[in-house]
Amino acid sequence: MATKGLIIARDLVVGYGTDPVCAPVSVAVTEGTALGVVGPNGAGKSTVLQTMVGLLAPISGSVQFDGRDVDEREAGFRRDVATVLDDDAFFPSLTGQEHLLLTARGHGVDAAEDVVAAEIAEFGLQDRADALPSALSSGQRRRLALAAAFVRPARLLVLDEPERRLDTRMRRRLAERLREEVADGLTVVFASHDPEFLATLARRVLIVGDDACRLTGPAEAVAALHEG
Ligand SMILES: Nc1ncnc2c1ncn2[C@@H]1O[C@H](COP(=O)(O)OP(=O)(O)OP(=O)(O)O)[C@@H](O)[C@H]1O
Repeated sequence: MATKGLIIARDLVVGYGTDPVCAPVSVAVTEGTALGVVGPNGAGKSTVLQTMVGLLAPISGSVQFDGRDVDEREAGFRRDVATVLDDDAFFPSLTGQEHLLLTARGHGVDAAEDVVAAEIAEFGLQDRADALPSALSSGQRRRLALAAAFVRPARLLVLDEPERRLDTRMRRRLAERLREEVADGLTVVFASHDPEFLATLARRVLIVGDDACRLTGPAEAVAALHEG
């Protein structure tokens, strides 16, 4: 059983109502490491991530962040944990740039304008920074959602299929960027269907299944993804 880590799930049963969507999860994610989460469509990856960040209540078991039960309404938890689970979670009347500035300033970032400008460039949004989210392509919205996670400080970043709708170049860049952030101490938990993303970033991988959720190394998980 997992005992040490920034975020720890213990015998965590996740699902909707009283119906579990997968086998129980026990995992501890050490600070400054990345955990990949894999499994076929509908296996329960998103449900596990949402439960780990307190958006869904566990059916049973527990999740602790930094030694305390997860409560996403707590200011400290919201300050320390950034998520990119759903890229439609934008203020509809704010431009991309305004959304990023609000996020950065809300988190007390110094020189917010410079930080936002750097992430707009990093995510290739210079030409569309003044557009409303509804006027962006789905890939641009995805980039904006990811940029929002980087304009603010965080100890834990939770990403649901970060590679989704990104072109190959941006996908590789993002995986490398995340790897650098992890080397600098960030903890990352991410679900993915992309073997390259997984191999670049994950030190350990949780394979989500009906009969068991088990931990493995990235090589075995990548082989499993290639087998489909
Ligand atoms: N709001 C909900 N209410 C009831 N069941 C749901 C709800 N959301 C998802 N499910 C079901 O829970 C199961 C797990 O879904 P989940 O989205 O966690 O899978 P996933 O592993 O992330 O899949 P994918 O790879 O397709 O994104 C699926 O059978 C799905 O249909």
